Amino acid sequence: MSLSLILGPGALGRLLALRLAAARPVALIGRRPLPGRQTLTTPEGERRQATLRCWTPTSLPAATAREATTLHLTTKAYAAEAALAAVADRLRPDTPLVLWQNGYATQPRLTERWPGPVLCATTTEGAYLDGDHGVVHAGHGRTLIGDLDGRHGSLAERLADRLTAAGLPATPVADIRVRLWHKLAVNAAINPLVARFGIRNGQLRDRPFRPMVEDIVAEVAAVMAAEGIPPPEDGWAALVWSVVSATANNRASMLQDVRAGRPTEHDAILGPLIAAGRRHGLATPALAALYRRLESAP
Ligand SMILES: NC(=O)C1=CN([C@@H]2O[C@H](COP(=O)(O)OP(=O)(O)OC[C@H]3O[C@@H](n4cnc5c(N)ncnc54)[C@H](OP(=O)(O)O)[C@@H]3O)[C@@H](O)[C@H]2O)C=CC1
Ligand SMILES: CC(C)(CO)C(=O)C(=O)O
Repeated sequence: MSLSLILGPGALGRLLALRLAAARPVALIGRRPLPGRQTLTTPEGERRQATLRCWTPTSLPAATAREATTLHLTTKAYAAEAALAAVADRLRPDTPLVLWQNGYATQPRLTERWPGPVLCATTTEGAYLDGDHGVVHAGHGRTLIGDLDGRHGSLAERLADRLTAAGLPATPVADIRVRLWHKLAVNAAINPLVARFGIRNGQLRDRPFRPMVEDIVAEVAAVMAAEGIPPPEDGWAALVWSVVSATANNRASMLQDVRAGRPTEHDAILGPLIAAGRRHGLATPALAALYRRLESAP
């Protein structure tokens, strides 16, 4: 029987664990011990309980790690590589990884370094933690899954089928790099500004924020064109404003991180755009100013 390891038992990790556990063995690996009895609250308000095996990187038995047929890496982007390094010595080198981070930092680096298959997933599912004992699946979304090398299409198909059967509709895609950059563009235009000004997403439509979004979208569009990322059908501005409207009442994840005094994922979201701008000789002053501000945030 296959075993899925979930490394990073936060909101997304526990959502995956509790959904997948209905059909297959799943174990959670976190920095601190967690209660095995976990509750999933579904978007429809149903409460489902499951007992999961929970390990820390030091307590994870080598035999369990070797049994793993998939490792889902569900930490924040800035923690992903260190988290994997803490268990990598016990995994089989051909264990498939699924990377769930926002941005585009972990994905190219681990694709290059990890000897086994590396899949990347991007999702619009929404989840938040309910203390140490559970997770709330706040809203249904969709997941896209694929690999940057284009060599693991059938594995992406199998994983997408498994996620879909577990109640997390997923589609295998051949252009996950483009999909990740599209999500990154949206996150770059929304998250740093709402985090800086402490506003809900919808307030970006109003002054004084609207021109700030427009400046960022212009920089993002230039970088994407230079990087060869095809624009969305109706253009970058339309994509960003449609997400702003669809999530108008949201307090974006970066705003929540800033308010909770946690590190933000700015490096994984703004960093690749600024680096690509530099490579192509494009100035990105609005993106760089937001990056500097988040970098120096307490
Ligand atoms: N939540 C959501 O709805 C969505 C999240 N995402 C993306 O998914 C990723 C995860 O987000 P989310 O689940 O919300 O984040 P959380 O902060 O809720 O979860 C991250 C988890 O990783 C754990 N962790 C950190 N370092 C390590 C380590 N070295 N070893 C093991 N575990 C570790 C944290 O533990 P500790 O509690 O000890 O800090 C925490 O449990 C992010 O990139 C996010 O952008 C994307 C779409 C939706
Ligand atoms: C799309 C957006 C900005 C929705 O809030 C998001 O992905 C986030 O909060 O990180």
